[in-house]
Amino acid sequence: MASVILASASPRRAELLDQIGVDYSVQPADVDETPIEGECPEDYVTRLALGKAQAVAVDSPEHALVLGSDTSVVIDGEILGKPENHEAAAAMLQRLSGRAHQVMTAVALVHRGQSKAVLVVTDVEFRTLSASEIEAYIASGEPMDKAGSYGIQGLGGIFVREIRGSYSAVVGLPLQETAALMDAAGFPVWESWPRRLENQA
Ligand SMILES: Cc1cn([C@H]2C[C@H](O)[C@@H](COP(=O)(O)OP(=O)(O)OP(=O)(O)O)O2)c(=O)[nH]c1=O
Repeated sequence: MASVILASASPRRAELLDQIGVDYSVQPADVDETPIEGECPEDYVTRLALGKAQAVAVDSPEHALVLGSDTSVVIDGEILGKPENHEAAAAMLQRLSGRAHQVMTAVALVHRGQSKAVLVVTDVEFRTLSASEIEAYIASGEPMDKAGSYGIQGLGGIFVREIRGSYSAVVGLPLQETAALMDAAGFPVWESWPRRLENQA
């Protein structure tokens, strides 16, 4: 197996890579996440996923597989990133309450100077949220490092009425598409499964 580098500081992305049995090292990317004026959400998340992977690939061995990803919540065509403070988190959650939105996640792979990215769009519908539960949710601390101020995999799971698309993409890394990118680069994820089982025995 080639060495895999996860260009991310997100603990969720690391857990998702663990889930599919990939051995990797972590090297967070430092990129400017400011949207370009007039840029649509699809282009924004794809650009950032590529930017994160490419920023880390520059200082990595050429044979490494470098993975970068970006997740944004989109409602009425507007990008909701991570909240800057409690007020911003409350405003985002009020906006999402009782409505459908999209979660856009792009994953990018850089290998031997070649970059590829895939965009995954998932529809998520929230039930109506009360002011007290929004307050309690913010007090839990969970919203603060998450796009759209919620985590479907955590306490925020009780807000979600319906999801159409990729659950893992909402959490931060689309597993099917990540494995497909690795497969296309010549490194099918499943090839390392027998070795992992041996190591566990
Ligand atoms: C919508 C949603 C987002 N998130 C998280 C995933 C991402 O970590 C975060 C979106 O922020 P990102 O900017 O995509 O990622 P990050 O800053 O956490 O990490 P890095 O840029 O180093 O890769 O929101 C959840 O954990 N659950 C959810 O349900």
